[in-house]
Amino acid sequence: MNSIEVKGLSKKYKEFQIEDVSLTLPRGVIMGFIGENGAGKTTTIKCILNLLQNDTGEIRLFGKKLEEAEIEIKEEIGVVFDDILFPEPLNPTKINHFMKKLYKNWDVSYYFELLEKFHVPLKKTMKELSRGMRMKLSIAVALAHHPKLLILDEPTSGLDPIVRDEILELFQDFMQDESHSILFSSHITTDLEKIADYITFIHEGKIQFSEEKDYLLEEYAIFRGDDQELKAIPPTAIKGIRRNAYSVEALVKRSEVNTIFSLEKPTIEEVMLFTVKGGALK
Ligand SMILES: Nc1ncnc2c1ncn2[C@@H]1O[C@H](COP(=O)(O)OP(=O)(O)OP(=O)(O)O)[C@@H](O)[C@H]1O
Repeated sequence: MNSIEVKGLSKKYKEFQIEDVSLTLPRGVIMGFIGENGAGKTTTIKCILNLLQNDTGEIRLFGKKLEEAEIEIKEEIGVVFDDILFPEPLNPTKINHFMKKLYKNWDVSYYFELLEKFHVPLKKTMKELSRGMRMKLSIAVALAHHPKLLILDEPTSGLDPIVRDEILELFQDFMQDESHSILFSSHITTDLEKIADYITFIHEGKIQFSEEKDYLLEEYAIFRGDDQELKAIPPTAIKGIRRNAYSVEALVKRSEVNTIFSLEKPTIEEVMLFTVKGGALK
């Protein structure tokens, strides 16, 4: 069964819209959701959680529409947004009292275990905690009711590399249970490269691709050379081009390029940049 199914989702603001967004997150999978600032990631996530009313489209979580069983479904989801979600005077201890009443499966000892692991002070208020500490607190809150699905909007932004690594490990531990899954939006594509199984890329409100990460990194390659050499590559194989004074780089489909060219493995960031800035988008 799929954890998330989104079909034909549209939401229009005055000056921006997400259009015909579809994505499927199977159980047991981590999906990285990437896109530039303002591409529509948070809007999509808020529609999935019914925090925003969509104009068109169908959204199912664990096979059910949220409005069919909202309380039951939300028990199974842990959510992290990149802005503060608790009132400023609250501290982690008071948040525990509050969350205990909200979730049937709230696990007090696991919550405090996570806070200790992350070195989050229990008595500092939201206002007094640093951005990184607030983020770690949000992650502890998201995990402490033992959800099956995590929906994370930029969960590692503002965190130092050591803490980011700890958190990625925690997400990997969470995935030891095969029925679990994660939708993870991030600008830090290296984090996604480490842990994501699928990558979904949104640009100007439209999904550009939603593919298995390994397929993307094997199917696409970077050509580096000059214009003369580039002419020998079939135009259909070229997905994006970037030129500088002395050389040219192209994102190409490996399977369509003659093997005499030495091609390099791309990063997710390169696939994204070439797609947006290298002219691959129509
Ligand atoms: N409540 C709103 N009313 C009008 N426009 C909005 C509203 N919320 C977001 N937008 C616009 O929708 C667009 C997409 O915003 P969104 O937050 O979904 O992008 P994002 O991909 O999450 O960006 P970021 O990576 O910067 O967080 C932006 O142009 C934003 O200004």
